[in-house]
Amino acid sequence: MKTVLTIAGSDCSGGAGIQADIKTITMHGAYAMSAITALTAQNTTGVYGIFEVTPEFLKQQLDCIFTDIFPDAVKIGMVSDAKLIHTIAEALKQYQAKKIVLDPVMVSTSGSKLLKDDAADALVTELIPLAGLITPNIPEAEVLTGIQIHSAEDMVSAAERLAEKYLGAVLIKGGHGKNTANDLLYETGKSSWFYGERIDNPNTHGTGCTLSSAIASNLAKGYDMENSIRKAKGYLTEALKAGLDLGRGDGPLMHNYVLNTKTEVSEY
Ligand SMILES: Nc1ncnc2c1ncn2[C@@H]1O[C@H](COP(=O)(O)OP(=O)(O)O)[C@@H](O)[C@H]1O
Ligand SMILES: Cc1ncc(COP(=O)(O)OP(=O)(O)O)c(N)n1
Repeated sequence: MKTVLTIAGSDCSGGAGIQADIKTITMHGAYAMSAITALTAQNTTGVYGIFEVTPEFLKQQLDCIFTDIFPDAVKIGMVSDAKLIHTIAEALKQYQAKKIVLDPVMVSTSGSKLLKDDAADALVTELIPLAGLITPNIPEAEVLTGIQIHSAEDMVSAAERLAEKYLGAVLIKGGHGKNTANDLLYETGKSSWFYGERIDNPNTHGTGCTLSSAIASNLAKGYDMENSIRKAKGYLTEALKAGLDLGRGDGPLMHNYVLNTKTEVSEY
């Protein structure tokens, strides 16, 4: 069985963060492990509290994982503090972790800051260079590049700007656009679009977490980058299309939609 580690924050309401990642990895037939960076008190209406672990305890979790069940791929999500980012970067180098997918989580869709102001530099200088793929959404790509993104051409310019300073692949997610859900992969000087069907469903809590952990699962299973993203986007679209409607705000996805449709995840 392939193994995937998620390093991220816990979402007690189960829609994003560690909980979305574990559901996604499990539905991809891989073995999920987690190193928790913070507990969040949140639900479909917003984020109400963040309680970070200490760098020492995060390191202890990473040591326990890497010295026992080595992950075939690693997904990194919310890490709000510079010291925690430093701890993760050092551990990933120490254990020579492979297939690292980094979702540079900055602000939740509900508007809460999930990255401290003084941690953005550490994310850029210490963690991004270790990743094989980074998956910013449009607002995150704007912060990372200083380019305002209003069109598909702007997405390409932002990806090119990121590629000037970073060797890995870049996936700019288009979910924050109005009528489309097209994501742009920029890898070794080449752009490829992943065209997605825009689903009319406000319940999008955890889409970014789900996509990045699905990509990590596919990479762990041996698919190349393009196929890993294509399959992950297929999974995400179906989980959104399943139309789960929980909570008073923007609700979670139906990660286990396959149990209803009897469709194999590997078909997407
Ligand atoms: N309404 C939607 N219909 C279909 N796909 C969507 C929709 N909203 C987001 N997506 C897709 O979800 C993934 C996450 O995108 P996005 O919402 O931009 O990121 P984040 O959750 O990090 O803010 C992308 O593949 C995006 O295209
Ligand atoms: C603990 C935790 N991590 C990440 C997020 C953000 O999730 P994401 O899938 O990027 O986007 P939204 O859920 O905000 O659409 C989170 N809320 N909590």
